[in-house]
Amino acid sequence: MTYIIEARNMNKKVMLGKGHEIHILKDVNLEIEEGEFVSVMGASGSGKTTLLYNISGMDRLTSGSVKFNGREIGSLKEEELAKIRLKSMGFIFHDINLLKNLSLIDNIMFPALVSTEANKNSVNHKAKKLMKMTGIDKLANHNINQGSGGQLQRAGICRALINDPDIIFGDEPTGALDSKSTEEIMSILGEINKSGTTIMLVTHDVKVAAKTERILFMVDGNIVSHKKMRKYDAQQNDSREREEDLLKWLVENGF
Ligand SMILES: Nc1ncnc2c1ncn2[C@@H]1O[C@H](COP(=O)(O)OP(=O)(O)OP(=O)(O)O)[C@@H](O)[C@H]1O
Repeated sequence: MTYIIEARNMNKKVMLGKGHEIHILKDVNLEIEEGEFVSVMGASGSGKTTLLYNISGMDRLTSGSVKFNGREIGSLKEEELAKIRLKSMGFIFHDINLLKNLSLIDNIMFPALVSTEANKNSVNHKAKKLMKMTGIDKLANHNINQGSGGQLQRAGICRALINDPDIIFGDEPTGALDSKSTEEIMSILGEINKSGTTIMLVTHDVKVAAKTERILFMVDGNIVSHKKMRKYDAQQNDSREREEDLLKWLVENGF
């Protein structure tokens, strides 16, 4: 078994004013296998986003260890870490964060063009391919205020994929979308995962988590439980059963 993420005794504390410290992650251990599709659930304030930020090197732990592809990220200089985040990790957020003065395709190409000696033509070709795969190829030269939330999130996914990351991290990637767009985005993420990319999402949405294959449940800075499910396959038509099964498990866990 090969782990893309191996995290041990993760602790995150922050100081809030004089002498008032909050302990957000409490000795959290987590492994994620290469190719897994994992989601993180838990009540608001349980530490889901903090977990994602610390695993992806967007934030630094107070103590503990996170290995990404076998490399300890806590000991890396900021510059090296930024390079890993840019080349080997993709990020999708609920507020998408596209740049206003660039067209959709330029937004998608941006992480590839800043990363290296990349050839602009081949990046452009790849961006078009990704836009086709996510069904937004006709919007390439559109401004970002000309796209719907679902279309912009597809562009966000293309941008996350432009450097062929090993893992995609999503913080409520469907949080601002209606249920139809949520279904479509999850189906795209499912296909990306099937092609080998590991995915880790933070979500409050049972319909989203039910399409992943392992759900982590957080309470007060700890992962208290994991639920394994079969990899989702839209052909099986069993979304309803998966959601009910997950909901039952969440209720048993006090959600
Ligand atoms: N930089 C910070 N300074 C102070 N408190 C913080 C900081 N980051 C997180 N917290 C607190 O830590 C706790 C966990 O936050 P986090 O955002 O990780 O939770 P969450 O489970 O993702 O919540 P939500 O579902 O509401 O997004 C919360 O009580 C939050 O207020």
